[in-house]
Amino acid sequence: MELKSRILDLKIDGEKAILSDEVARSLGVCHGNRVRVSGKTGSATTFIALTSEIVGDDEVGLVSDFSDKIGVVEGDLVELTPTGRPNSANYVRKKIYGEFLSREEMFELIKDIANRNLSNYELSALVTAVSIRDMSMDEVQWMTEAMVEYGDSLEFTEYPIVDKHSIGGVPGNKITLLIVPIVAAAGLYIPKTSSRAITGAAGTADIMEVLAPVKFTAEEIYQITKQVGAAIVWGGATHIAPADDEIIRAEYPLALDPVSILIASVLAKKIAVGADKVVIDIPVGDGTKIEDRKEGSKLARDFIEIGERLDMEIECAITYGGSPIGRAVGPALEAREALKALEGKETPKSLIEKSCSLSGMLFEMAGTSSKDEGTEKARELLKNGKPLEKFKEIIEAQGGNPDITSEDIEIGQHKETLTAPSEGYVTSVNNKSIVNIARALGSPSDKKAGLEICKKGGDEVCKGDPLIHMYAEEKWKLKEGMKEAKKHFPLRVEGIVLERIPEL
Ligand SMILES: O=P(O)(O)OC[C@H]1O[C@H](OP(=O)(O)O)[C@H](O)[C@@H]1O
Ligand SMILES: O=c1cc[nH]c(=O)[nH]1
Repeated sequence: MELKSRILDLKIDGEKAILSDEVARSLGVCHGNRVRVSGKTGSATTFIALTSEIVGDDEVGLVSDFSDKIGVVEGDLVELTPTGRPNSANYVRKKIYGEFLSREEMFELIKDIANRNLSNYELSALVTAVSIRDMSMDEVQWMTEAMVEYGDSLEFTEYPIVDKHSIGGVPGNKITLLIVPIVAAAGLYIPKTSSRAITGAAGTADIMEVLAPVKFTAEEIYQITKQVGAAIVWGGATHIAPADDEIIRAEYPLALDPVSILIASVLAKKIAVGADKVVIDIPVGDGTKIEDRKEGSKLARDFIEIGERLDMEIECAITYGGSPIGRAVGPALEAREALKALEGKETPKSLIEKSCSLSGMLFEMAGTSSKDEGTEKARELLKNGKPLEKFKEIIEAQGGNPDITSEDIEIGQHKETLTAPSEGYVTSVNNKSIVNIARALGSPSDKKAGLEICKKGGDEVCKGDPLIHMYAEEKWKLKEGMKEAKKHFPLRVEGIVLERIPEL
């Protein structure tokens, strides 16, 4: 069908051709189907979105980056031809029905994901299917290899290259901002790529972005690492394992992170940066991705097995994740808490302990400290201030302000405090409610939004004591955060006698 082009100066991922309902009906296509658009000098396939509000029945709306790609300008006539689904869409269907993919099928699927040939619907279906049906260890291995294959890699010549990665799921887990400078301050290379938030309120990339740019090419990450020993960047901006970020984009709105995709996602990024010694942080506990410790150990064994198959030494730390790490949740608040810890200021013990223990594991694996002495070495380093200096070097190398202090970091101007409804003791802090409140406040896209937990498990409170300070960049979001907190109160305050049997 021939249609007149209307160029739309928009930025949309996915659907780049917009049709009226009438045109879609006569072409026999619906929202999310694929269509080939051919102009005078070029042609390409894209997904369709429908709306009769923007385009007429003799027109096709083309998003400008797409029209540029095929050399079409406003008013040009273009030919539209519906195209079928790629083979890889059928592999998604196979996963929905619980079938296993062959190596070739998995490589084709990941290649199409990396090249954005699958629609958002198909990606969501894949994530949902794997959450329910899981994948075999062979499939996990092939997915990992394929994610590396269809992306850029770093090629270091000196080893070891160490790395750490958390499976996420516990709010406030800003430990990467401590571990990377601690480890690099001891002379090890650690080119750290992180995701943005997946199920949480702030991923490491979101937090680091408060202090410095995080979008770099693989070559730039290599150069920064050679220069200062480390980087903390957003994996999604590089062409390192690009399929991973596409999948994460589908996981975020569903708050799903199936473990088999998670293993591939984490390890592909580690292999692609050339890491040969890796520590994986597996937080377990109520409201985390892995609630049960046994399940955590099984995941650790799976990580280690895939690592062995792919020539990477992996050690896993099963860590306490039953309540948030530290007190701050949200990009700017977490950046401030991490910086405070590096500055040697008063910070929660849980943050320091976890960061030093995992840094210590890397020291022991790399052989820069003997067994059982790694944690102590990390603590000593933190005390003598070298990691703070290293962190400033990293910030500067990434284009941020190296002179920034924790006090300079701005927090959302709208503030409200959630107070204790009765006197008693805090018996638990609910991870999921904390994340939902922080998201309602605007985190992670509003960098200054988030919350500070004033009381944690075991703390005694009087009625009216502050429990959580909430911060937002916009007033209406503050109200949303408060509404969420009242709907699902995030802390449990109880007396020491929890129950009396028989009741009075
Ligand atoms: O949003 P949820 O699912 O909690 O966790 C995702 C976070 O966990 C990992 O942290 P790191 O890169 O090891 O610091 C990811 O990179 C990401 O930042
Ligand atoms: O990088 C990560 C971390 C958690 N889960 C993932 O899928 N990828």
